[in-house]
Amino acid sequence: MHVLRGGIYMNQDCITMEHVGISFQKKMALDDVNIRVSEGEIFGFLGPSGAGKTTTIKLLSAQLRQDCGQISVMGMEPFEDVSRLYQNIGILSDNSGFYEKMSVEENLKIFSEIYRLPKTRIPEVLDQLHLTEDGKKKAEKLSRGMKQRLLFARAILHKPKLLFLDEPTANLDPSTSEDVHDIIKQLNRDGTTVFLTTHDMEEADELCSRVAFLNEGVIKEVGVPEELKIKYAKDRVKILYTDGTVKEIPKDKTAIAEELLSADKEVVTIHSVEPDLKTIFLDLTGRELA
Ligand SMILES: Nc1ncnc2c1ncn2[C@@H]1O[C@H](COP(=O)(O)OP(=O)(O)OP(=O)(O)O)[C@@H](O)[C@H]1O
Repeated sequence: MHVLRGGIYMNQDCITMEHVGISFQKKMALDDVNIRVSEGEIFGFLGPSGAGKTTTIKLLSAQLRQDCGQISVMGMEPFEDVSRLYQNIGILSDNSGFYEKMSVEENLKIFSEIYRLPKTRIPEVLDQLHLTEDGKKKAEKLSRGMKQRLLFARAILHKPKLLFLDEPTANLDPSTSEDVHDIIKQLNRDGTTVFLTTHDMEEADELCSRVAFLNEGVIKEVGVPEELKIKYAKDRVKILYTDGTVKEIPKDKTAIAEELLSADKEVVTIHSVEPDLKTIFLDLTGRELA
């Protein structure tokens, strides 16, 4: 189902947060948070340590109650029907553990029984996450990347429509992170909406249809990565010459004409200078992300 918003057809809202706030010991952890996540998106929730990312996931998944504001997840308040909510969401976070002494299959079997899933589901998920050959291995014997895949397997076992991923590549090496990115993309192609927290801006740029910047509990900006880069583009252009030299000059007709006339070499490209998400975040908050 689609609705028209701002001239663009968008899928229905999967998550909405309106004026949401929560504080711990009188300190605001989230302050007037407003976001909408559409069905089928990979939505990136970006912020440095302590920004309020995990708190947001806890609010959206009925692990915490907000002090003020409204939250809707797939058309209902999280605490309205917690068992229905848990049939529809999957969570992968720091503290999602598994039984170290049990095999991969045994770990999944426990959750499969809780959700009353057909026996065919475990081999299906093992195959999806390239874990079939490791099914009999004890969890404690798995590499870090395999453990992460087991956590994914557990989180998606019951085919949730919405998946919360709390820093899914934190502490993983680049090649394992790439595997995780591929898994996320595949799940999303198969129809899963993904709410992803990260402080890795490149990860967000690669994966997310939209991102929100969160700093000290406050949303500073929300948008499509490419549009944000254009919005915050600096008033400068970069000229690449055939000899490989690059020159950055003001985005001004006269300046560009003078540069090209005086250069005495061929131009390959002229591009406006677009900041990356990391630079935009720094400009908006004065804070580095990593
Ligand atoms: N149960 C709690 N009791 C007291 N303070 C808390 C509690 N949970 C979170 N906080 C505080 O709320 C703020 C946001 O924490 P949160 O864990 O949501 O941040 P985060 O963005 O997920 O950080 P990180 O990337 O380090 O996990 C922090 O200042 C944190 O200390």
